[in-house]
Amino acid sequence: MQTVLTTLFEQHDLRLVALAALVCALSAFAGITLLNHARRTAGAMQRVWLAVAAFSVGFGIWATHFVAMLSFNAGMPVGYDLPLTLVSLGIAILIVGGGLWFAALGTRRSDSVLGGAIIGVGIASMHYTGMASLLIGGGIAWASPLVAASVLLGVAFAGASIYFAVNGQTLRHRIRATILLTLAICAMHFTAMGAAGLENCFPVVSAEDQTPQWLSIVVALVSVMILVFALGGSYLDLLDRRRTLAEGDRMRGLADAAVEGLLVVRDGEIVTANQSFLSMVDLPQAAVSGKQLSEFLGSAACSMLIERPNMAVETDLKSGFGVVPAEVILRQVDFAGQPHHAIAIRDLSARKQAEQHIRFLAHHDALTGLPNRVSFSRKLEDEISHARRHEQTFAVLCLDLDRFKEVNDLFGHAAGDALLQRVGQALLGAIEGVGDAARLGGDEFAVLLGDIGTPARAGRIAEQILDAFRRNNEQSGGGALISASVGIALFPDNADTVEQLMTHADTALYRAKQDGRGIYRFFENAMGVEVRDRRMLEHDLRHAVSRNQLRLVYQPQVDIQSGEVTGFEALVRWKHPERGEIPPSVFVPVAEESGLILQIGEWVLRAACSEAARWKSPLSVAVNVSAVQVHSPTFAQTVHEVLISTGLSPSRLEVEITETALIRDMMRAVTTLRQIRALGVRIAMDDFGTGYSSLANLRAFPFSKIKVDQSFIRAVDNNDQSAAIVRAVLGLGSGLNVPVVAEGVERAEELAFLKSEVCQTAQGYLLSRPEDIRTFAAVTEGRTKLLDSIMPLPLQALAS
Ligand SMILES: Nc1nc2c(ncn2[C@@H]2O[C@@H]3COP(=O)(O)O[C@H]4[C@@H](O)[C@H](n5cnc6c(=O)[nH]c(N)nc65)O[C@@H]4COP(=O)(O)O[C@H]3[C@H]2O)c(=O)[nH]1
Repeated sequence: MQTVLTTLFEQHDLRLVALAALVCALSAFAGITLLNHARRTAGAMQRVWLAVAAFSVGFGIWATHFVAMLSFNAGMPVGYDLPLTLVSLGIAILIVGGGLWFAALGTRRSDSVLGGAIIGVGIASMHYTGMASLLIGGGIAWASPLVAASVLLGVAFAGASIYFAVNGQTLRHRIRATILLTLAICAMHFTAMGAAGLENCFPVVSAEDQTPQWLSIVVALVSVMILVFALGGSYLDLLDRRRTLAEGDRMRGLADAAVEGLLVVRDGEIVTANQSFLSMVDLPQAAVSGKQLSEFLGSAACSMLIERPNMAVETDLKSGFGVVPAEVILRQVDFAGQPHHAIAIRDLSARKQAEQHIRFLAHHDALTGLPNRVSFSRKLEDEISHARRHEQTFAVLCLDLDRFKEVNDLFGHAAGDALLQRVGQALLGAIEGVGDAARLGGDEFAVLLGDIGTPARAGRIAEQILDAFRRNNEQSGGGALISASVGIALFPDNADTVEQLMTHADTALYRAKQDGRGIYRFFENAMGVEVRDRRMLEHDLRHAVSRNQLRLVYQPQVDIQSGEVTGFEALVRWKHPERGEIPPSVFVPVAEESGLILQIGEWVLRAACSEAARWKSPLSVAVNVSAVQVHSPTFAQTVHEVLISTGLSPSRLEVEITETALIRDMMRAVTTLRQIRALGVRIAMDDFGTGYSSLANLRAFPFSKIKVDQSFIRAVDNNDQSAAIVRAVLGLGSGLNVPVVAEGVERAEELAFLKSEVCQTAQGYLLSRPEDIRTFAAVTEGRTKLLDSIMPLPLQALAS
């Protein structure tokens, strides 16, 4: 060290040393800047910029060496061997170029150090080749330790310099790298000069030739060239920075616009994050940058991401809000010229919630939240295996709300939905701890009662459920109509499969409904037969029209005061080939449920009209029309077409509808009725008084006739309540100027009462049963108007 300092301060012109250092620093700065620029380019351009950087540093080392040599006082005149001097320049450029190339293209951090070390070797090689070009006599005595130290210093400082140059982008990094490269060149040079012993040397050139003119000129030119390189490098750097800034802004804008969270990570450490990620974790950028990725995603997920780049990994993201389910994907990217990991994070909360909801909906009923039919069947399957293993008895209850359809029609779907929800709650409350409930669809519910022990227990629980509904009705002020029928099937007594248990419970439910509603029934084998019967009936009914099994009978309607027949009501009859006569009260509901009523109803209408059209006497004919027909959009058209094709005057046709036809969809029904009325057809309200809102219905549509239901006529002469109702209806009829017909008159006393109350028309077994129209030929052919000419008995009653 002493020797080096002594050589430096005593044998050198320090002003020229400073100049050498300046030239050196400029070339180092230019080289580092150009190296960085080359790293941001690729292909041929990268090679061009690396060559320019190699020239800059190579010339810089060379010029520094020779300016420093000019400042050196060797104590004798020295000259330079031109070819060897040029070789030293070539060596500097080539080896430095190699080092820069290695550092620029290397992917590991150590590559930059190694590249720098190669440059250090280049500096030393240039120096010792340059020293070999000295024209002096004798041999330079080299102090080996100092020679080694000079090489080591060059290699170490250059290695450190290139490490900082490559692994940092800030100006500070570049200045640090420039200083270190300058130090590498200067320290190497002056240590090597300290190692050179010139004691045994003697001059071989004259004093006039010792400072060659050409060397000064070349050094000056090289310095200018380096200055140009440095300025050019700085300019390029400025351009790079502007572009990087603009690109950075653009990228940040893009990244912030992304819905997904985006992170740039290096060696497991977060470099930057976009706005979406910051919102996800509820942290500011400053609190995220510099943090380990594993703090947010956990170590296991981080390792998995590294192992499986480009593949989505589902994990939990720890955030300020707690744990967020997330899908994460990692990609290798080049960020600011460095290999980094880009990590995209998608918040799966909404998707998970939706999936959960879908899973819930797949197994539950959306309205009541109860399990649906699918999950009930599954539960039933499990229960069957369980009960088999443990030899237990369990029960399946099927529930159906009574008159739910009417509630829905009368009060609207929202009220229907609210009712179903209340039923669900009441049901859950009633079976809490003893069973599982489900909604099978519509107004059908089911309950599974596991291990009931004895069937009687299932009956008690069914009673509890019905009780709960009754209580619920009382609490809601009687406005609601929750009453249900319950059917019960038992495992293993009644069935041992899911399908059979459900079918049997449903059959028992059907029986409960038939037996009066609001009650429960256990399945009995005979019930199964009934259901099969009903299905057979429906099947046979399909062919009834085409096989001519239907016919019409006619029941006369008689003017009570005059005894004259005013018209006939047509009533359908079905003669089953095996079962014989089947009453309409049995097959009409089956036809309505299956939709067959449309076909049957049209047949009835056509048959009645063509029959009436043949009568000489212009009597009216009344035809019953079902609610299903009234709601058919083509019904009015059918009536029109039948009237035209049969030639019956519309004024002779009377259509009888019950209140249920109005309830389901009042608007549509009224529209159809208006169209029919517009044809000139009369419309009668049948079974008046049996519905929920007979009066309201009267207001909704101007009926041509009111038919008081036979339940009020029954014993009207000795039942005060019936008498009051019939009087009221008659009063209503006369007030509205609408004629009233009394149906089901069976006894002479009933007829006498009606006559005394001035009821216009009567119909009933007392006057005549529904018969084949030929029975009434004398009337229809106009030979008589009076029924007593054919049936003498009733007229006695009229006369009384
Ligand atoms: N106990 C008793 N009953 C009497 C008396 N007088 C008449 N009846 C019966 O009462 C029913 C009157 O018809 P509805 O009220 O329209 O009630 C009808 C009607 O709703 C329906 N129906 C009958 N024919 C048709 C049809 O062609 N189309 C449609 N849609 N329904 C029909 O079937 C129901 C029953 O019809 P039917 O069995 O023919 O029963 C008929 C008739 O035979 C009486 O003095 N005492």
